[in-house]
Amino acid sequence: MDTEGVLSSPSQAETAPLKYVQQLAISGEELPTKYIQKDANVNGNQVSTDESLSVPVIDVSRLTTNASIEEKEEEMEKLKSASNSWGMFQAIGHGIPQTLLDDIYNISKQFFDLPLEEKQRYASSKIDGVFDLQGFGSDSIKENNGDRVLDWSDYLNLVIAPAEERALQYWPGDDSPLNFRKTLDEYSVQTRSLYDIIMKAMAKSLGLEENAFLNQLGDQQIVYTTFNFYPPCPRPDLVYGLKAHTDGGAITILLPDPEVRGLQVHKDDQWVSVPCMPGALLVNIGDTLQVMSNGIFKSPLHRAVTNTERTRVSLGMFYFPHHDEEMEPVAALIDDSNPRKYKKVKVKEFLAVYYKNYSQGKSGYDWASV
Ligand SMILES: O=C(O)CCC(=O)C(=O)O
Ligand SMILES: [Fe+2]
Repeated sequence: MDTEGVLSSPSQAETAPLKYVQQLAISGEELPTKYIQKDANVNGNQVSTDESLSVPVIDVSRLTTNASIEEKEEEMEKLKSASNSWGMFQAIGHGIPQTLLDDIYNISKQFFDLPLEEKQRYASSKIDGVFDLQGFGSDSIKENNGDRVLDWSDYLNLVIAPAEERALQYWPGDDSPLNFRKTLDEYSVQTRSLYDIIMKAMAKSLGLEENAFLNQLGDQQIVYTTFNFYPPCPRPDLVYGLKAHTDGGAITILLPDPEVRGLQVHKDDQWVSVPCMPGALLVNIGDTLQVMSNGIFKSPLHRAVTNTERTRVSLGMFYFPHHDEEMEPVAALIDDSNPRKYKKVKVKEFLAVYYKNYSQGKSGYDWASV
């Protein structure tokens, strides 16, 4: 791909002051080389054009006690198949009111619309431990980003649970954006219930006791949220919003932008674009659940691409076992014909490897294979 004319020279890029992506997008200045993918062709022919290849849709209302036995069994079978083949599905019938989805989406947008000086009050700074990613930030602002190709996005990362782990200095108050904390609290309570329903149904779909995964995840699970902000980008063909990665937790519940596409998932050696489905929540399996399910459920590579016209916002809720726990395949899934695929690992060690690999688009679970 011809990149002439859009690249600033390396010397310029090296001396340029660090900037949030939003600033770069607004200034209209030359695209710094640090954002350019070596394997360009981001939106090119690797992306499937097969319209029948579409992320499965699961109706969560059919998994709950109100549904008939037949409905439940049918939906659970779909859930198992989606989790095994795609590692991702659109959840409808989830019971979270549309008004709450609208509110949390709007406060996400409002946060990124605040003047930079205000957002910088929550700028991430280095904290020791596994939670060193809290606060408002951007790839380019991080220290020691080395040779890594940078993502075209700014973010706000917050630990939500356990409550004592919240670093409130990174939380915007309730005055700006209006009701920020109140809305995030309400949304995290409702998504937590949805998480429980899905984790139980997933265990049951494999013939396990419904708490088989939740018990192993422990009662001190970490809930972590990321607000992603992807401004328009001058060269979507060369720049990713978020480079290919797998998520690390059990599952991720993502509220994708209801109007602007951008998420792609890797399936059968191709990238498949995930359509906007207003009102649905996207559920993505992470490395932890791939390990716990002994590889039956897949943690798929996925990425966010950019576009020249419209800003895109998404919000992910990630559920991790506490870093003092250990993780391994659920014992009932292992027998002579289904040998153990992953060894037992300390979550703390797993996370250290996961974050190191994340930036390179590698998945974290490979190292834990038996
Ligand atoms: O913005 C998206 O659609 C994807 C976000 C994502 O994959 C993540 O935050 O881990
Ligand atoms: Fe992700």
